[in-house]
Amino acid sequence: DSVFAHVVRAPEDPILGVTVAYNKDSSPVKVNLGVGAYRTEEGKPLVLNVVRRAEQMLVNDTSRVKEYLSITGLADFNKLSAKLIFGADSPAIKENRVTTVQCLSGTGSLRVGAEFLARHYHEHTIYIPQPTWGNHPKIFTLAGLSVKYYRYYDPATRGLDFQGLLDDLTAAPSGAIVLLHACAHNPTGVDPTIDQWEEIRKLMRSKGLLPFFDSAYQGFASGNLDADAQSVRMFVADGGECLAAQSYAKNMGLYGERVGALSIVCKDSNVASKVESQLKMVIRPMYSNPPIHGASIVATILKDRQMYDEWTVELKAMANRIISMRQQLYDAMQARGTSGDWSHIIKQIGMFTFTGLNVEQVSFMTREYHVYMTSDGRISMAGLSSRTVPHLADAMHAAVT
Ligand SMILES: Cc1[nH+]cc(COP(=O)(O)O)c(/C=N/[C@@H](CC(=O)O)C(=O)O)c1O
Repeated sequence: DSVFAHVVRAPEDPILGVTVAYNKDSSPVKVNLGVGAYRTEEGKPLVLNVVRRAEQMLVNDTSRVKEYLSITGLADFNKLSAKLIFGADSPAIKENRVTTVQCLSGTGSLRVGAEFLARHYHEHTIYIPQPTWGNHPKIFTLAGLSVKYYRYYDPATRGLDFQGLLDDLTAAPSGAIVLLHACAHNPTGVDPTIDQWEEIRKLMRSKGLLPFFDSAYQGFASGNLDADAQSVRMFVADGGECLAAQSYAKNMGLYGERVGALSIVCKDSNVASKVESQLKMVIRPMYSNPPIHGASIVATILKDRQMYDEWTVELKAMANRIISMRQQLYDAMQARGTSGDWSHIIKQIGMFTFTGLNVEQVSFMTREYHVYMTSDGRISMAGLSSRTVPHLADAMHAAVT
């Protein structure tokens, strides 16, 4: 028999597996609120107009070839990505202290950064928020780091457990790595205020904790690209070092193109170039060099002022639709007089609402109402439309009544 006969069947992924279950359901009222992927009011995936235009320009440019990119990826994509997250006026960029490598979307950027740290950074402990994106602990563990948690979400207030966060980071060994969601924390939708970010920054710098930012929703939280990068820019402004993983999956709708970047901000340009040389040693045996198409779309848009502005308009429209879904769901819960305080639906930001529904209530909603969501009670607001809000509100009302 097969040499793989002993292989144990693995469970479906807690997030992507929800889509697998949704696709198998033949119910006409089913709704997928699992994976964080934007859907229009008609419930369809969205390709931004500016992306279509950029692709048309690429196709029409017959001088373009399909040669390998360098190990670090498309050079102008890397420069433009650094500018996008750190700001056009970033001192770190001006002083050439940033190295940026194109990676396979946010996940690939996190993994390459983690592999680099496991090989070249003295502290192998990484503190990640409790709760966090389900893939984080697996990425860091498989890269050879040891994962610990810092308190982040307070179920009682459905807000930030700020004191718990400070206490846990204070107790962390100096030099430990700390993963920070740049904005729109997944799954809670709860972010520190600017003042709280400043306190976190001071504490982390005083203990030499190494910030590793995960920026998967820049522009999605507030609709403003600069506002959503404030946390990252505060740290970079103090002259310290940090890592930042960027994804264009959500904010440019390039999910399947796998477009992202890892940046490492260093003390000086000589260190930055040595770091880049070692990042290449991580990437080459992993996937050799990144895909050309998605990065070309992003570079085409970011380097053209008019296309960049068009992108910000479409991005704001996506953010606004999600915010209107929050208001509609909140109003629907109020209209039903559903017991409990549902104001967190409109207070939380970004793509997700952390409802506070438990595993049993979630499976009830899936079984009886064909509502698909992750078992931690997270719902992707981007998967909702005015048409499906009443159905979801009915399901939530029934689940808690
Ligand atoms: C915080 C965070 N970081 C990184 C990623 C990875 O995105 P990438 O497609 O590799 O650029 C995601 C994706 N989150 C959604 C999709 C998924 O789970 O893959 C989600 O939470 O539904 C995140 O939510």
